[in-house]
Amino acid sequence: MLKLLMVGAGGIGSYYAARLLESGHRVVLTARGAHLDALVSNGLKVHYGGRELIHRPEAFSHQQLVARFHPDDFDVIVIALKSTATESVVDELGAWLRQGRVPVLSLQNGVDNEPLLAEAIGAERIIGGLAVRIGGHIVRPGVVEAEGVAEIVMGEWPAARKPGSARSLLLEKLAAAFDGSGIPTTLSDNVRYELWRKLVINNGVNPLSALTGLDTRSLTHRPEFSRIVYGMMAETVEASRADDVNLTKEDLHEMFELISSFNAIKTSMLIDREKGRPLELDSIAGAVLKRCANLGIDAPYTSTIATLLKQQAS
Ligand SMILES: NC(=O)C1=CN([C@@H]2O[C@H](COP(=O)(O)OP(=O)(O)OC[C@H]3O[C@@H](n4cnc5c(N)ncnc54)[C@H](OP(=O)(O)O)[C@@H]3O)[C@@H](O)[C@H]2O)C=CC1
Ligand SMILES: CC(C)(CO)C(=O)C(=O)O
Repeated sequence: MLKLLMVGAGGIGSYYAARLLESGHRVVLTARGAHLDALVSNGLKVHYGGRELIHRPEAFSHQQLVARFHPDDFDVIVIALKSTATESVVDELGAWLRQGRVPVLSLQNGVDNEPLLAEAIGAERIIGGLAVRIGGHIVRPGVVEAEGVAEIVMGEWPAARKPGSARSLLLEKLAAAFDGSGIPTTLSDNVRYELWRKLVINNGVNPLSALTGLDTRSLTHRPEFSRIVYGMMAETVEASRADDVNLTKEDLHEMFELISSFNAIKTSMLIDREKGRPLELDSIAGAVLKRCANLGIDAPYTSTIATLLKQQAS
C-alpha cells in the first residue's frame, strides 16, 4: 500500500487521489477554503465515466499538515497545484519539506515547476511529471468532474540517472500502484522532453480557449482557429531550443494530432478564467515568450494571444 500526500487536491489531484483510494492506498489531501471545508465535512465525490467515486480521505490545510505530519510519513508527495501557486506553496512548505527525504512529484503543466522545487529541496528529490489526456475540475466544493483516459508520465528530474537505483525502484513501485488503480502510467528517461511536448499542447490551446471560451475540439477543428493553435505550437517547438530540448516537426505534428483527437474539453485556463482565478499564463505563454526572446526570435502568435488575454482578463 502506498502512502501518498496530494498537495493542492483540486481538479486533477482529486481525480488521481480518488482512483488510488479506490484501490486501497492511503491518500492525504491538502486544500483550502470552501473545498477543504466540504472535503472534511462531506468527503470527496468524483464523477468519472458515468461513475461516482465517493471517499472520505483525510484532508488538511497546510498549517494543519505541518503540525500533524513529518514529510517522511509519506512514500511520495505529489504537487497538483496550479503553477501560479508553486512559489508561494514552496515558501509555505519548503522548511517542512526540507525536514525529510521523501521524493516530490510535480503533476503540473509548464516547464518551470520542477526547477523551482529542485531549488527549494534539491534536484535529487524531484520526480518530474505530467497529467496527460485528462480534463478535471472542481464543479462545487468537494465535488470534481473528470474525463479522458487520464494518464501520468513521470521520470527522474531532469533525466534518468542510474538504472537499478533506489529512485528508479521507487518509480517502478509508484507506476505499478498507479497502473493498478486504473491510472495508465509511463516512466520516461527524459521527463523534461515530455514536459516540453505537453507545453506544446498547453500553449496551443490553453490561452486561446481562455480568450475565446471555445473547447479544444472547436479550436483544433475550425480552420480559422486551428491555424492559430498550430502557430502557437510551432513557436513552442522553437522555444524548446533555449532549454536544449530541441523538439522537432514530428513532435509538433504528434502533439497537434493528440489534442485534435482528444475529447472536446474546456481547458484548465478557460475554467480559471470563468471562475475569475489567476491564469497560468506566465508559466505557459510566458515561458515560451521568455525563451524566444533569449533566442532572439519572434513569437507573434503567442505574444498576440497572450497580450489580448492579459488585457481582457485584467
Ligand atoms: N484541470 C485539468 O483538466 C488539467 C490540469 N493540468 C494541470 O494540473 C495542475 C493542477 O490543475 P487543476 O487540478 O486544474 O488545479 P485546481 O486549481 O483545480 O487545483 C489546485 C488546488 O490547490 C489549491 N491550493 C492552492 N494554493 C493552496 C494552498 N496554499 N493551500 C492549500 N490549497 C491550495 C487550490 O485552491 P484555490 O482554488 O483556493 O486556489 C485548488 O483547490 C495545473 O498545473 C494544470 O495546468 C493538467 C492537465 C489537465
Ligand atoms: C491539455 C489539456 C487541455 C488537457 O489535458 C490541459 O492540460 C489543460 O486543460 O490544462
